[in-house]
Amino acid sequence: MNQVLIVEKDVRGYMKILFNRPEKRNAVNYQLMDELEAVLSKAASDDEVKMLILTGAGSQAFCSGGDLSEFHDLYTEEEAFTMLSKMGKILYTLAVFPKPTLALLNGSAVGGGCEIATACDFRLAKSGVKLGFVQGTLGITTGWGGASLLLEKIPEQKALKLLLDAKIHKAEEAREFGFVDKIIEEDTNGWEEFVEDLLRHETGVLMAYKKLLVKKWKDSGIKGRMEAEIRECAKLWATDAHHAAVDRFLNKKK
Ligand SMILES: CC[C@@H](C(=O)O)C(=O)SCCNC(=O)CCNC(=O)[C@H](O)C(C)(C)COP(=O)(O)OP(=O)(O)OC[C@H]1O[C@@H](n2cnc3c(N)ncnc32)[C@H](O)[C@@H]1OP(=O)(O)O
Repeated sequence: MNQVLIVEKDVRGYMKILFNRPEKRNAVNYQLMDELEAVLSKAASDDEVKMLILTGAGSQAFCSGGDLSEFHDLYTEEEAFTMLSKMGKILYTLAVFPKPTLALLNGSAVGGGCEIATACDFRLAKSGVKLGFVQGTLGITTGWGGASLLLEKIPEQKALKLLLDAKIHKAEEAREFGFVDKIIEEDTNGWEEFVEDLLRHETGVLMAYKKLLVKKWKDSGIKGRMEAEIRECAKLWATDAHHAAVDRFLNKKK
C-alpha cells in the first residue's frame, strides 16, 4: 500500500506532514484519514514537536478535498454521515491541536482541502495558488465542519461570501478576506521566517496561548456546531443534484 502521508521532523522543532497523493491532487481517502489521525495523536505528545506544518506533495495541490471517486459509492444520508463525521472528528482534533499549526498552501486547495487549511491556525500560500470552498457547486455544503471553524477565524460576512459563492479565488484575494496570512513568493522560503518567529519561544509559551484559543472555542460549543454542519451536508449528499454533479466531475474527461 502506498504511503499517503509523508512525515518529516525538523531539528528546529516542527513536524511537516505532506499529503502524498499528487495524482489525485492530494484528495483525502480513508487511508489518508487513518494515517492523519495516527500522526496527530503521536505529534501531540511528542516533546520534540513544537508546531505542525501541513502541506501537499508535489507542486500542484495542497489538497483537493474528499476523494470523489472513493466516496461516490456513498449514497444515503447515513452512509455519507459516517464518512463525513470520521473526517470531521479529525478536523476537530486538528483545530484543537495543543500546539500551533500551519497550512502551507503549495498548490490548489479546494473543497475539504480548504476545510483542512481552515482548521490550521495559520495559512501561508504560494503566490497565485487557487483556493475555494467549492462544495456549493457539487450541491453540498462543507462536510467536515470547516464552515463553523471559518466563521471563528475571519469576519462573518467574508466567511459567508466565500462559502456562498463557492468560487475559486486567488490566494492574493483570499488574503484580503483574511483567510491567507501571508503570500509566499515563487522560489522563496518565505514561510520559514514566519515559522522561526514562533519556534524561537518555549513550547510552554506556544501551548499556553493555543490553550486560551481552544478554551474559547470549546466554551462556545464548537464541536456541537461542527456536528450539526456535518449532518446538514449528509442530507444534501443524498440528493440527486449532488450525485449528478459528482458524475459530471468524474466523467469530465471520458
Ligand atoms: C467529501 C467532503 C467534501 C467536503 O467536506 O468539503 C469535499 O471535499 S467534496 C470534494 C471537493 N473537491 C472538488 O470538487 C475538487 C475537484 N478537483 C478539482 O477541482 C481539480 O482537480 C483541482 C483540485 C482544481 C486541480 O485541477 P488540475 O490541476 O487541473 O487537475 P485535474 O482536475 O486534471 O485532476 C487531476 C486528477 O486528479 C483527480 N482529482 C482531483 N480532485 C479530486 C478529488 N477531489 N477526488 C478524486 N479525484 C480527484 C482528477 O479526477 C484527475 O484524475 P484523472 O483524470 O484520472 O487524471
